[in-house]
Amino acid sequence: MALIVQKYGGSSVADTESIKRVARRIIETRKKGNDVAVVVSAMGDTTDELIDQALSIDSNPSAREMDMLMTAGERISMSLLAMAIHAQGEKAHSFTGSQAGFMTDTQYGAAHIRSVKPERVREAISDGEIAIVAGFQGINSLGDATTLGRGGSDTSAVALAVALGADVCEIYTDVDGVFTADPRIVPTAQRIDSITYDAILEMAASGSKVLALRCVEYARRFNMPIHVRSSFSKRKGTIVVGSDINPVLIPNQD
Ligand SMILES: Nc1ncnc2c1ncn2[C@@H]1O[C@H](COP(=O)(O)OP(=O)(O)O)[C@@H](O)[C@H]1O
Ligand SMILES: N[C@@H](CC(=O)OP(=O)(O)O)C(=O)O
Repeated sequence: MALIVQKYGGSSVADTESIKRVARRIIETRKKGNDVAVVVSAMGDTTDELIDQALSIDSNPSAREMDMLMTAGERISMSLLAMAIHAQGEKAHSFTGSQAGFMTDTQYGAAHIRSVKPERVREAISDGEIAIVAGFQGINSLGDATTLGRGGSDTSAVALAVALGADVCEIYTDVDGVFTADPRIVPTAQRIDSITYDAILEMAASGSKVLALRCVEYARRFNMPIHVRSSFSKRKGTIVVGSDINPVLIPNQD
């Protein structure tokens, strides 16, 4: 079977019922015989709310303190998700970005991943656990928490998938995949079955925000297949691969 990294965005883990639903979905993937590592974003609008709170206290907060604050959002969702999986009878272990081995530069608020050494994640998986990793964050050479920039959990997921040698990085969101335009704004937009890294980078450059630009660049550099799909349905999503890969061969599409 496959090694699958799944990323659940804030829209998929907006409240505790959603977290339980996502836990069921993760367990289904595990029960099909796959090894699973999960990257999770902060619940709903948590990150925006944290920023608002900070700005209501200090109109010019230090970048270091902002990153300390913002990394807290993903710590909440990762631990609640691990608890939800445990409550449904499977073993799970959560890790902060630092614990999962995400080393970044010191650019607070827009840090770049320097290396990913996910030893503890690997150990958890080989112990039969589902590893849950906080997205959007790492640690710098000073030992401080850093964030990767808004939407950075997509990049965390692809970087983890590459470091683990996963077969696919599944990005779960609140729409059925990548569409020709934002389906919430353009009701006639069509879902795209499969698309190349280059074509999706062009879409991102012209304003589509379904996947973070950096995440697609990272996936292209390491040829990591991405499957964008909804956590609210079982419908087929969109496969993002290089032009030399047959999208049909990507595992876990049912
Ligand atoms: N071309 C597109 N295809 C699909 N979704 C798009 C597109 N452009 C913009 N979107 C929007 O992206 C949203 C998902 O991104 P986001 O809100 O960041 O989700 P998440 O919280 O799961 O990371 C969708 O609800 C949709 O409105
Ligand atoms: N929570 C962060 C990181 C992130 O990637 O979130 P989402 O996956 O919900 O876009 C943000 O809001 O920017």
